[in-house]
Amino acid sequence: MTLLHDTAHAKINLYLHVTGRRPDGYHLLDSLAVFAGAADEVRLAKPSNTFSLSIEGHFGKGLEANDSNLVLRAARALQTHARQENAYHLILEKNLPVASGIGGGSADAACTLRLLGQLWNIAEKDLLAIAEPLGADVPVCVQQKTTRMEGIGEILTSAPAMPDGGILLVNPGIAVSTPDIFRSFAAMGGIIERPAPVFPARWASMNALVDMLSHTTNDLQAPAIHHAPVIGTVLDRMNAQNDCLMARMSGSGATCFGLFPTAEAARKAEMELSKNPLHSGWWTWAGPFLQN
Ligand SMILES: C[C@](O)(CO)[C@H](O)COP(=O)(O)OP(=O)(O)OC[C@H]1O[C@@H](n2ccc(N)nc2=O)[C@H](O)[C@@H]1O
Ligand SMILES: Nc1ncnc2c1ncn2[C@@H]1O[C@H](COP(=O)(O)OP(=O)(O)OP(=O)(O)O)[C@@H](O)[C@H]1O
Repeated sequence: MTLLHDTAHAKINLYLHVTGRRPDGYHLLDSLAVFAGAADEVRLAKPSNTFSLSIEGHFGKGLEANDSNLVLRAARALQTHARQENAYHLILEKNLPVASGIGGGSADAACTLRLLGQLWNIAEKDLLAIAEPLGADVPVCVQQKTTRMEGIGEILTSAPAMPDGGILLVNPGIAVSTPDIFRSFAAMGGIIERPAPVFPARWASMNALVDMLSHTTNDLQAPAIHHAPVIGTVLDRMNAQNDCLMARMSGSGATCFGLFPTAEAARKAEMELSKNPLHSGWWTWAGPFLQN
């Protein structure tokens, strides 16, 4: 039995500039976040006395269905806010790799907020306020649209929709800790002063988007490669694929993305890459962007 369900799409940081640091240690960011078709799913299964969770899916094995799970944390936070006595059994289908820079846990939490928000008639601005303390990536995942993220991730401005094209995601099968990467970022030189990227009203083509991105970086990429050199190998392999317009790491890693002129070209590159037996433990996904 499923009462309601929704998809929690992978968030990809096309660029990520660290622009400052708050007194509490959190870093200020400027990032263009987009969403891909790859997704987890959250299902509201049936009414229950208290919120409970079961986890299915390929990447569910390494994840505990206990109080630390962001799905339960989100559900309970919204239940308190909405002063609701009703609770549900939730099912998480975990298809996205865990601790991989594509916001999986954040997307699951945001998806849970959307589902319960729909049921309890909660406005999006309230969902965003509840999302913020759950994690820096949770607010952007509530809206699940192409967005410029600033502050520590809570200042959201809509960005032009993605042009037609394709994206390939590759994770080399290693989990990366976000706080560790931010710490290494500081140790490896820290903040670079530079002008903020300016977005056009729309990107005429994937090449126009790639041209803008060529003037940006993911500041966490070098620290992440320092922790896990295989990320450098993933980027090399991605760059070697036909039609790959650019390759870069997302978030704090280790997932990397490649941009392609079409979803078909991204799928072809995925097939090529997967032929190599050395890549057998790598997770891949290819297809279109999630459009606004
Ligand atoms: C790197 C990004 O994925 C970019 O979208 C996000 O900023 C990370 O978002 P997240 O995983 O939801 O992060 P949180 O769970 O809030 O924070 C994990 C840890 O990462 C560090 N952190 C996170 C976000 C941020 N803006 N500055 C930070 O310094 C902090 O040490 C924090 O304790
Ligand atoms: N539903 C969930 N899915 C994934 N991780 C979860 C979940 N709930 C709690 N966690 C914990 O959150 C941590 C971060 O996992 P997540 O997959 O969100 O990382 P990430 O992809 O690097 O996210 P981001 O890009 O937001 O930094 C993991 O160490 C995991 O134990």
